[in-house]
Amino acid sequence: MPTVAVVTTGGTIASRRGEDGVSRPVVTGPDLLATGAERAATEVRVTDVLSKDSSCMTFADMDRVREAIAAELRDPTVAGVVVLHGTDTMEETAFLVDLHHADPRPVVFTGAQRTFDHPESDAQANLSAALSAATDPAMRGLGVLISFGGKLHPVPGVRKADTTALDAFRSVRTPMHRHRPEPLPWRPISGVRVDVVAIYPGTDRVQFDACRSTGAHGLVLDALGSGNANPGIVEAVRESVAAGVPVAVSTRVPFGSISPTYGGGGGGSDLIAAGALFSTDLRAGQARILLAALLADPDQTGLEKEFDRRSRIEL
Ligand SMILES: NC(=O)C[C@H](N)C(=O)O
Repeated sequence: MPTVAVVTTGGTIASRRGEDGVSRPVVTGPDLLATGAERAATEVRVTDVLSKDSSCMTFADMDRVREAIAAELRDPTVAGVVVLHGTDTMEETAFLVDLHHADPRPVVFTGAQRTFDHPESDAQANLSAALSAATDPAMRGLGVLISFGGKLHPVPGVRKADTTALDAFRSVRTPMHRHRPEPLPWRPISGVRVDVVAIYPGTDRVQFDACRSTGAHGLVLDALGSGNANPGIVEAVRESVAAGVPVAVSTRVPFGSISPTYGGGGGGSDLIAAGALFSTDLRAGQARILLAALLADPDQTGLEKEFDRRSRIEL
């Protein structure tokens, strides 16, 4: 019987709804795994790592989750790992793990939109599907996956796209068999600070400058359209890059690639001329994790090239 290591972190899948109508992550792994028919065919070993709503995740928490997964994979009897995680930041933690995942065995993240004690909870169905994926030989070598609402997503380019739908996640692109760059050597990202700056009509530099003056090591612009801002932000980017604080451009638009095609003083091409990096496919949440992972390396000579390469989803 294959063994699956289950790592729990909290989230709605591990939450109960109190009489005040508020959901809190109070269910532990053994309770989560107490029911479910497929358990008979799989040996499950549970480790509770965190008990948090994923909106409260820090980089230190994400490092802990990654290290817990790596510890499970050091056991050769483990066929795969399932990670139970809140949906709000699943795309970030899963992407951090994927960047460093150097093992053919599947690591499958899942969670739920409805609490564990909801009469029509999606928790058990999602857990069952994730356990099946973790033991499926066809999933080997695909990196980290999100299994949710009956769909399987490769992690780069995936994001939570619906606050309530049971299939909450959408991918910028959906190939299961895509080119995976070689894994990055593991370096914790706690201690690295990368901030996201929202761009909207009339954005001034106040947020950008506040992030810099309070110690950000890198910045991500959640920019407009295919990666555009305005002349004031372009100037702020120029100063930041010159001072050694890299700035990556992503977009608030959910789908399509991000490219520096517009000029006019504040467009993507002006941002590139000011020294910005372009996140070809990743949206701000995952671009932030990529930049943090690259900044965690004290040798930053290849940072621009690596950011460019790893922000693309290649088929
Ligand atoms: N559906 C969920 O899991 C949402 C919850 N706020 C979380 O991310 O932990």
